[in-house]
Amino acid sequence: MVAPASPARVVATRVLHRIATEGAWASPALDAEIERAGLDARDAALATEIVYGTLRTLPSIDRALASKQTKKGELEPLTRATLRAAQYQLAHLSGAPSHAVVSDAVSIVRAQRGEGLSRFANAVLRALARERPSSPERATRLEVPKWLEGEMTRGLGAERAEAFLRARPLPPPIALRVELTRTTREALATRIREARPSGTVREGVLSPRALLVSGVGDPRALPGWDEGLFAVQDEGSQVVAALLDARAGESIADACAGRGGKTALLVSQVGASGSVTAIDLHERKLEQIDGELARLGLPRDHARIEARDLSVGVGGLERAFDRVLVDAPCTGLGTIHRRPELLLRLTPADPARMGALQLAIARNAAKMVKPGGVLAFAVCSPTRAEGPEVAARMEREIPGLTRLVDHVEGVPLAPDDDGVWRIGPFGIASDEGPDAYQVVRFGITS
Ligand SMILES: C[S@@+](CC[C@H](N)C(=O)[O-])C[C@H]1O[C@@H](n2cnc3c(N)ncnc32)[C@H](O)[C@@H]1O
Repeated sequence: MVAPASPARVVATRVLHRIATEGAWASPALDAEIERAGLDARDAALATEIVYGTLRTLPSIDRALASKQTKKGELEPLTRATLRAAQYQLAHLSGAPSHAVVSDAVSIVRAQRGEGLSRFANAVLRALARERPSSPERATRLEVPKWLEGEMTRGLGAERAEAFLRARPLPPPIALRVELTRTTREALATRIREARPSGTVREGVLSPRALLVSGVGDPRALPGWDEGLFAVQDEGSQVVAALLDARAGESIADACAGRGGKTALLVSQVGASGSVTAIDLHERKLEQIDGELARLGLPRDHARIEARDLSVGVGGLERAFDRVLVDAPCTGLGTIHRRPELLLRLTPADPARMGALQLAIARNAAKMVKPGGVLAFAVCSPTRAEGPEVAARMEREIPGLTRLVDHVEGVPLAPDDDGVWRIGPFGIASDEGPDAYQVVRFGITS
């Protein structure tokens, strides 16, 4: 009688398989599979570690697997997911005994794909277990394919690229955006510390609205959530919205607003005398904005939504806004620590492909800005093809557009000499830090 595989390993393997074959996203797939299997907190943490750890170190895992495969060619997907998860544990998790890792992997493959593939998995993993380091260590760096390593260095320079790729803790802290019209950061921090004495609560250094919380459980169960005193938003994303520098009473367009991650902050900044129009290709996303504004107790009368394809045109909205934020669709490469599954999907052609779409959208968005107004172009990616190269073409090809290299009240950062604000874990002592973004601010003269 063979003992069943550990439920954490079964869940991790299933999630890695779904990511590779169904295009599933790691975070919701893990939540769903952990619940389906009824894992306790310890097993849930192990499954999460295996999934993210495997995705964050995939190039060396696949090299190791390839070195032990005598038959070349594509591996059967479930077998490949199982082998990847097992090799991650052998290479990086000191608490996992080799015999348990190997026998669990073999029994997962046998149960789901039969005897033949389980024998193959056994041979590969035994060979890898023999070469296992005596004290496996957690990875210190996110591993990315060669082309991407080149893109990162070209976009950020060697030092910042290294800072960006440095390993981050799992789970990462959750960033809260405090609604400063209703409370202070200090007051909310005190309430959360009192309610969750074993957690940690820190102030973000890049956004004056950010609190970074760890070990506090579901943020929606924290004090202040039901009262609408905060939202969940990455600290870098808070800085992006702040860089539009919206003022009380202004009319703003949040172009590419999605579910309104930045809309609420803009509504809060312009107040009841201003207005915000959230625009996106997908009405379904925009429909979520009103509920979030209501939860945060923000004025909703002057917040509108508008579904349209901004790469096609802005008919009827010409010169309608004091400021326009273009939070453009992009590769999302700045979020790869939180979403390492992107590394399985992106190709070397993607940054330039997304850059072309961004330029089409930005060209039209510029038409919506009143003379004397401001356009902020933002992407959550550090590549040149999506940031500075799009900005350079915007400046060359859109009449009346001038790059602003200025200071923005309340943002303790500065743009680089090329006018690009590069936001990320740069110059931050801790190993945490936000995702990576690029923002370019333009003034419109005509
Ligand atoms: C980076 S996301 C926006 C995130 C959002 N601003 C937030 O803070 O949560 C980019 C958005 O652009 C939208 N989008 C993509 N192509 C578009 C187009 N041609 N016209 C308008 N919106 C588009 C996508 O639906 C997506 O919501």
